[in-house]
Amino acid sequence: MEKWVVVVVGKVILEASNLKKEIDASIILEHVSFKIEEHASTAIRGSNGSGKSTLLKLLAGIYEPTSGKLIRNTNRIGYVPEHFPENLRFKLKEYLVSVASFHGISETDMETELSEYISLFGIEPFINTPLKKCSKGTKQKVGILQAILFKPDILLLDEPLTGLDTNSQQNLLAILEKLKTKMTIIFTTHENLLVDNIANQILYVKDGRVLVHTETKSSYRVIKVRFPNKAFLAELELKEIHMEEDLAFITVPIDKSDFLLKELLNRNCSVLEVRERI
Ligand SMILES: Nc1ncnc2c1ncn2[C@@H]1O[C@H](COP(=O)(O)OP(=O)(O)OP(=O)(O)O)[C@@H](O)[C@H]1O
Repeated sequence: MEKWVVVVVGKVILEASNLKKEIDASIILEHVSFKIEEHASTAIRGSNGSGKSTLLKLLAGIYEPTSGKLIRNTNRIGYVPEHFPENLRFKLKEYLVSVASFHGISETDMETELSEYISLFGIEPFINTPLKKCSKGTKQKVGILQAILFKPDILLLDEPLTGLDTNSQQNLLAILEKLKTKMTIIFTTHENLLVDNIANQILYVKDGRVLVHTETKSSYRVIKVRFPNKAFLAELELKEIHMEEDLAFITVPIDKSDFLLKELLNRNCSVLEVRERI
């Protein structure tokens, strides 16, 4: 009997082929190739100076590649820099209205939407505050807001959580979780919090190269455990378990894995490995 395997692949929204970027005759990035599918929220990770922000600026079109090809299957791209410009003389709402008008959106057209976003971002108390006097967290939210006002297909964020307190980080995280259903979000970060909650895949940048380009986040963990006797494994009513002599490989939903690990340890099992299921 013939067997068919149907592979559903999302629309590719960004494709980099052998990108190279030199600045002042130094090679910052080279041999960079990857594809990003629509709605695949992507974290760009790597140590300081590895080239993350440079890669983001290439994707944004702020930098041109020295060589290689970058295909953007949309021209609606919003970019949020790491630092909000310091010397803007506008008040908060005034600034957003002027950005909208720059994109050809009239104040009346965007009034409802802007009010909704202002409320979602929790920045009503500051709408008439000069931006210079706003906190870093508020400015960060304004930075994101100015980028999403014109409904981009791709939102690029450089270190969006840096410098924010825990509360503001949680607020921003909740906002990004909502936005990721509407657009493809690509961000550089050093924060696990953001990667764990938002990213579907990760680009690792090391020494100017993208090393591992995708890592699908799994909602299951595989626990490899050595057990002293089989009886209690039956008690735990595990659905996905594979045994090899005195070893068991147990697959559990991530939200149940901590509870299971505790149970296994209480029963004197040796936990040898815990990994995400690919
Ligand atoms: N405009 C520039 N002129 C000269 N060198 C630059 C420029 N922009 C970036 N670089 C160099 O390129 C390298 C990568 O910088 P980039 O800012 O992309 O790193 P990063 O991974 O974002 O770092 P961090 O985590 O510290 O923000 C660094 O060595 C940096 O000094």
